Amino acid sequence: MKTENFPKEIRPYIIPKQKGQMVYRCLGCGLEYGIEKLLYTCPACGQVLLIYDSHFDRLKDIPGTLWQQIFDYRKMLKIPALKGIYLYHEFIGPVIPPEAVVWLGEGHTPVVEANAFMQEKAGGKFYFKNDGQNPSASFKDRGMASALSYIHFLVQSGLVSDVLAICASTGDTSASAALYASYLKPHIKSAVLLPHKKVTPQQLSQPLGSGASVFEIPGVFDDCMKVVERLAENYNVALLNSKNAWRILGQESYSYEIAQDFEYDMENKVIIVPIGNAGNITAVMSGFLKFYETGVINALPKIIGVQSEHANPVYLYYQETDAEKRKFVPVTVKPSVAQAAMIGNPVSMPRVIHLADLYNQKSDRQNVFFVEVTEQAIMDWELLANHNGHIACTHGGESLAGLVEARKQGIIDEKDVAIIDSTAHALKFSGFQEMYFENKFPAEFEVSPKPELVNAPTLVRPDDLEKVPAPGKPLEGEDFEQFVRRTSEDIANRLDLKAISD
Ligand SMILES: N[C@@H](CCOP(=O)(O)O)C(=O)O
Repeated sequence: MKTENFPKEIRPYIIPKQKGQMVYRCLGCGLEYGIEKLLYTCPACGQVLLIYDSHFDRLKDIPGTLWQQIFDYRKMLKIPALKGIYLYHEFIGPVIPPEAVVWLGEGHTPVVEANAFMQEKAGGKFYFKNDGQNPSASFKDRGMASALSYIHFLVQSGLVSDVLAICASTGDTSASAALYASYLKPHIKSAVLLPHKKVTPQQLSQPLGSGASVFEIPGVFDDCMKVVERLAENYNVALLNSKNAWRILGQESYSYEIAQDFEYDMENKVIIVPIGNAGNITAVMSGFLKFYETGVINALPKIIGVQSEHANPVYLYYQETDAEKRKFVPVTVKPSVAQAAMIGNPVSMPRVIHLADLYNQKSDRQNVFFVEVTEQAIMDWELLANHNGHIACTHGGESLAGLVEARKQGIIDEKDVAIIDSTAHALKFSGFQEMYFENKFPAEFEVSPKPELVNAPTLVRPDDLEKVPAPGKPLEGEDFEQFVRRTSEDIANRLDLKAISD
């Protein structure tokens, strides 16, 4: 829709203006720093940062109901910069001018209601938000769109040139970083560090295909992350992991979209997210808090973070009920089908602690919970979901297993409606499905297949057929006719089909 056709009261707001004053704020000592250059940790105390708009309160001058209309009308615009996460420009990056925004199709992923069978199995109404339907097939694109739009802005402003963007990854971040960086060639190049053989072949193919420099190193993600942090401290590179607070801002869009998808009614809603490096749950809490403070939503939804037993440092931290006695201890991870979350020392842990406290305070009750699930449950729930019309990845399976666990523990009420995060596309992790179907999981995964979920292709080649087609060698005439007839009879037999009688 053209701007002149919007209602009069919306027109002044429909195209966002470059406004606000964004600063990095240290979660440790509270010092603030300007955003003219990239910072990842506080130069004074070394703690992680978050980015705040010092003029955020100006957003409260607009009533929440008007914000709702602004966002809903904005969805009708055909301006690329506002088609993705920057639909919520004022809440994500108000200082970024629309001409710096990089939009590759990310955001506004579908929210799909589970069918009746799945809802009965999982004990109530729930939806998947399919973040695997982002351009690089994971939620990381939300954060990358924000981080790369900011770097693009610095390039356009002449503050930086020839950026080398770098990240450590379990597969999704690297795919996304390489994709967005390649769009901004030649100003930005990318290099990604992956734990050798701990990334699926599909994920490995993504940064390779985008032309990034790909380095595989021994160990697990946590080892790669340390190397990347060292590189960022000592060389002129742009770190693209969620330690970079611009990533968090972009990932807040997940919360904004859920609010909009449910017409801003967040009463009795539960958001379930898997936790790896903990940037995602940080962003989800932060996003809902901002919408709540400005009256865009009427309540703060319950948030449940899920971890596998094989990579559970956040869950273990919150097992101590006395907040004073809690002490974060990194864990040594074990092989996990939720491989993207196989992280023992999440960089955003201080942000989670800070925001979970704030979230509970603003909710006037405990409203952030953490559960852990088995590897077996992750696989079983992922496959059951996908047998019922979904495209959940193993992390989507982890979220669903978390929903069931949370219901069992009474964290979720009967009237609650859950929205669960399927962070990536199922196809990225099809190797785990194959291992399940072929019963080939090494013992340390602790997964054995349930016969009712196993599937395998059947080769149909009737014994009595003398000739069959082959690539480049088609059959013709009677041979072809016989091939089609016998093969279809064989399939009809196997499927127990009854012939149509006329
Ligand atoms: N799961 C991640 C690990 C890195 O997370 P990030 O959000 O800090 O970049 C991945 O896909 O690499």
